[in-house]
Amino acid sequence: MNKAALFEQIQKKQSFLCVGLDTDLSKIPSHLLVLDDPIFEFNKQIIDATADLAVAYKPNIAFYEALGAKGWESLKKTLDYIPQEIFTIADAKRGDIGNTSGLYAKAFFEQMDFDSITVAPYMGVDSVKPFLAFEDKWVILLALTSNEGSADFQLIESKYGKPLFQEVLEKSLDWGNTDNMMYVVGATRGEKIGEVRAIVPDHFFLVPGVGAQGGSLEEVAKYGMNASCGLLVNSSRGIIYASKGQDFASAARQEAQKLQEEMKDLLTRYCH
Ligand SMILES: O=c1ccn([C@@H]2O[C@H](COP(=O)(O)O)[C@@H](O)[C@H]2O)c(=O)[nH]1
Repeated sequence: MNKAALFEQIQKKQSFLCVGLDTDLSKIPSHLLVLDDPIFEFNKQIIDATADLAVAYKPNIAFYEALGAKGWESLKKTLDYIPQEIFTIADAKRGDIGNTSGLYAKAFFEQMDFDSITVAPYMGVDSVKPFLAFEDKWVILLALTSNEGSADFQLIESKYGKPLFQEVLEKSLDWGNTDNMMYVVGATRGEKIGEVRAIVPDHFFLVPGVGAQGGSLEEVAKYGMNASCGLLVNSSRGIIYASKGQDFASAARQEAQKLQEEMKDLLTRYCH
């Protein structure tokens, strides 16, 4: 899926919502635990309940690989269940020397048919380029993350007098293009989103941190939206764990719908 097709989905659904599938056996409703694959059953019901409201799904790979082979199986079944027109993100935060990155890319783009993968920029261009060699696939590069510890490195001043996240953005600009690179920018850094947008005016951002982490959707849109929307805003726990009961899927839908309604309004106000 390219940038134009993604924007088309956003316009059609009046939504830039990414539902995070951070599915944890200790948090899902207990009535599912007797089933053969509770993780997949939970995801399936969440997808059924939210697919008309979401333009992307983001399974965080840690939640699946922590369960070993069975977790990978649940992940693959989940990925295959997501409707074709919905953008998929492997939140895996990979990146290594070139030949190893190439194999990570094969794992997520060939063994599994994800549209995109999150990649850490720390090891530089040769650790990122192997992911970009895959046609119609995206790299989502960590730029300014939502956690408190992001200040430890991402906000320190480089020898050129700029914060490190700014160096990452500027340096990586010509590694890919607006049809195969996005950036992770945390919603908890509302005041900085405008700074990031000024450096990369046309790229999409994946924005985690609304919901459970308390980031403001209004601020994200105000400072980060561009003429093609340019935003995929993720919420994981705030949607998928809205209820621990039999009604978990309808409760998830309600939370997703609240965000979608706000997004519809924000698109009218800021997407031009
Ligand atoms: O900067 C980042 C990068 C990734 N994440 C991931 O996004 C989700 C957020 O989950 P919530 O439950 O909505 O807080 C999770 O998978 C993180 O690992 C992030 O939060 N911040």
